[in-house]
Amino acid sequence: MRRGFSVPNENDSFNIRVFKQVVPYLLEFRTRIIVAFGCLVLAKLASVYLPFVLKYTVDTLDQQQSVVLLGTIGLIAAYGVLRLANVVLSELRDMLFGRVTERAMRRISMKVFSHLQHLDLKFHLDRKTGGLARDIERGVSGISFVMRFFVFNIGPTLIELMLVIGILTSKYGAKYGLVIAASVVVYITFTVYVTNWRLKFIREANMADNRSNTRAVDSLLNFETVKYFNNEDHEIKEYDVELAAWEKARRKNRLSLFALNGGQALVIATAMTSMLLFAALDVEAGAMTLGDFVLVNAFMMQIFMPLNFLGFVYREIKGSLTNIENMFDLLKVETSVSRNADGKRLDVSHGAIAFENVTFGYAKERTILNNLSLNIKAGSKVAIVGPSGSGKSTLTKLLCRFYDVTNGEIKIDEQPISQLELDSLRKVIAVVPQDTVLFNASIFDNIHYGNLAATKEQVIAASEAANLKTFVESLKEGFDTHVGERGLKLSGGEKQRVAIARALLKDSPIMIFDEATSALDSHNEEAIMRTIKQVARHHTAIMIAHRLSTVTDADHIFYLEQGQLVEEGTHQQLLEKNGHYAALWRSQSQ
Ligand SMILES: Nc1ncnc2c1ncn2[C@@H]1O[C@H](COP(=O)(O)OP(=O)(O)OP(=O)(O)O)[C@@H](O)[C@H]1O
Repeated sequence: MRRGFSVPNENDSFNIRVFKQVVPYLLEFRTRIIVAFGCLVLAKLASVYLPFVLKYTVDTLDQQQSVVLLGTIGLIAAYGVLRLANVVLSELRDMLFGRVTERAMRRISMKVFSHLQHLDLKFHLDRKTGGLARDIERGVSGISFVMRFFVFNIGPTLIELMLVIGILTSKYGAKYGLVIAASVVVYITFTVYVTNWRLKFIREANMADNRSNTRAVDSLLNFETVKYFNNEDHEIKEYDVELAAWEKARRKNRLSLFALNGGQALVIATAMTSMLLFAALDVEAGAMTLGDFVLVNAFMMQIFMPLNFLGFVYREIKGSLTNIENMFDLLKVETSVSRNADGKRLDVSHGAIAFENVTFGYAKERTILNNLSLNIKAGSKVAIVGPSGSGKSTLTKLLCRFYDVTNGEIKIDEQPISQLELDSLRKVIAVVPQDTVLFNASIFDNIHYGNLAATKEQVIAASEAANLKTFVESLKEGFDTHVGERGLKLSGGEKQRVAIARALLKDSPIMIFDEATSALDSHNEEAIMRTIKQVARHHTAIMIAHRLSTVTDADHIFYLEQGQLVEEGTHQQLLEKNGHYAALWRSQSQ
């Protein structure tokens, strides 16, 4: 898969704020930075001195006297040594500074990643994970690029430029300095202007690239659907439409690059020709030696070569600064659910849960739970039932404080959860979610994730309780079998049992099973229900279910409709009431 290149926005600008944010991360290795700059200065001195050695060599050769031959050899040797020193010092500088950049990249990645880990569910649901990962990746490589090119390319090139203009002006007259200064100004203005003009072509190509990528990924992810409907040819055709757009955009992009490179070459060629013409005239007039002519030529090569990269560097640095800023913007996102780091830690003695007049909506304009109150006794096994979309899973999310309620209060053992330290709250609740998603790791690791301190024996025990034993034994690699991306190599029921084992291993005082047996066959379901029954003896267990037959033995059943509690009682009491629950029971029994 091709990877898109970074494209700056229209309103990008060299942003000093970005530098300010990066600098603190660089200061860990102050000595390294100083030594790296030392190497940079020495390398530049060597490169500025090189044309002089060339000049003296040519001049001594020009004099053609035998006594000077030894001097010539010495000069040629000095030329070699200076070149070598220049390269070695530059490499040394890169090596020293590389460590500084890598450490800064690591620290920044860690900071952003840990910030993202602590952001609320809403943020993660609203963002595309792929885009988020790209933001970090682009931001971090942006830092590396800016460090490399701004600190060691643009900055030193500008310094060298000043030095050369100064040397040429003082040695040979203002016209040399002026030609270089004027051509550099024209070159930079032209580059900046044309690069900005080109951005739209680059953006177009990049967007076409993203579209074709998205199309290909979407198609490959849905390979089963494609095959069920015999739509391979349709997919190929659609992909080609996107590729054709990409090809067209790249053509425009290439033509604009040709215009940029052509214009730059014209400026450089004009400057070099006029400089050499001035120098040739000065040699003829006796104001310059042949060596001076060579020196002027060597200086120009030295100055204009790095300028050749300027268009690329300018565009990339602009893009990098935007990417770095986007990444740092992630750090500014605040979670809407406070972690209450200094709050009281939840002390669960029994595990009684109370929803008191809870009102909640994911969005302001749509209320999901409406002034809902319900009490779950400590140590009881309760069921929450009701039509799809009535708000059953939402109760779980609110209990775990993935969201805060709009009104009302949720309490565990009389302690309002909104005031508790968040980690201590989530520690006492184990959830088997409605949709099981597994890590792309082994079955063992996926179960072990429930309690990272658990022993191997405990993991095996949990998997046995979740009726996974026979399945795992049938696999060649047993517990070490990898489950594939999002657990796709397991069947729905197997995935669900891994999730149950994981929650059992966590062994929290409050256990929530959200449609935990929906993907299981009746044999497995019976086994899991026996386990849940056992678990419920020592825990407060909440079962969310569609199939009422799985919850008939619950101590208490809550029937929800449109975010409101409409009935509650035991299975028998609710049947006698002959209301919503009884109607549902009858329809399911039929
Ligand atoms: N993250 C979300 N953002 C916006 N709306 C949501 C979100 N999650 C759920 N909803 C909406 O909230 C309502 C209640 O959802 P919830 O998952 O609690 O229902 P449920 O009773 O568990 O349904 P089911 O039995 O189908 O699982 C639904 O209408 C759903 O569309």
